[in-house]
Amino acid sequence: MPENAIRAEGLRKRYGETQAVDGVSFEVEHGEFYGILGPNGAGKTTTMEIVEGLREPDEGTAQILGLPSWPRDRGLLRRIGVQLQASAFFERLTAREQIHTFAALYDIPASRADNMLETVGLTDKAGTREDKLSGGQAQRLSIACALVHDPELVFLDEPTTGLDPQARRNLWDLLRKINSEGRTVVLTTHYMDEAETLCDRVAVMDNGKVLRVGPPQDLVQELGVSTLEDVFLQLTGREYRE
Ligand SMILES: Nc1ncnc2c1ncn2[C@@H]1O[C@H](COP(=O)(O)OP(=O)(O)OP(=O)(O)O)[C@@H](O)[C@H]1O
Repeated sequence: MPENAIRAEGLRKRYGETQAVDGVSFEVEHGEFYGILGPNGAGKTTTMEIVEGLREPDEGTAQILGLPSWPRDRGLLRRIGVQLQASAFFERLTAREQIHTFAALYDIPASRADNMLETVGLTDKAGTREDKLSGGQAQRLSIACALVHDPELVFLDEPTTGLDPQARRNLWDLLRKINSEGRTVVLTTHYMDEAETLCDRVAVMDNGKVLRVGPPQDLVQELGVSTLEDVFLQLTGREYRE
């Protein structure tokens, strides 16, 4: 097995005048729960998309599970799970039809798809059309779809944004379970408590650069502050609020 689940080196991506990603390097170990934090526009999503193989970097290289992210390796698609935004659902399908469609793409039995719906607590919404789900239900469905093929490495972009406190906690439990079963999880989040609770290590980004990487508690100690929120404020000079 290769040493790291993810290895990114010197990633750069520019959109017109905006240097969205400006020399990003980081590594994620197998089985790690890794968080990417940063204010709006820091370059988190672009970095994730490059690592996932959805975007070509202008410079630099990324490897996932020991294979290059770009050009896309079809063999990797089965081994990684990418949470798509709810807007990427197939139109007009019910929750059950959505996840059955994803399962069919991967030759996964329908029974496993139904189990995933159960795991994310959506069995009673199985017959509801995607546009009639609440924000939290749609988030959970998108996560279920990303996990249906039992990937080794899971990418989640702000998975709990817009959820009520109870739904967030349920999702945290699910993510902890996925991780404790040996899967590597990488997420971006706007919530410091979430990062502190879930992540083994976090990378704090701003202006397309990684400012600091470490376990949340180590960063708090190194900077001599009391919470990850303070770490964030000190490194970026900004509150972590939209
Ligand atoms: N497709 C695109 N075309 C042009 N500019 C883009 C594109 N995608 C991102 N950008 C710009 O690149 C910068 C980084 O965006 P990115 O979405 O990676 O940041 P982010 O940290 O994920 O932000 P957020 O927390 O708001 O999602 C921003 O200034 C954004 O406006």
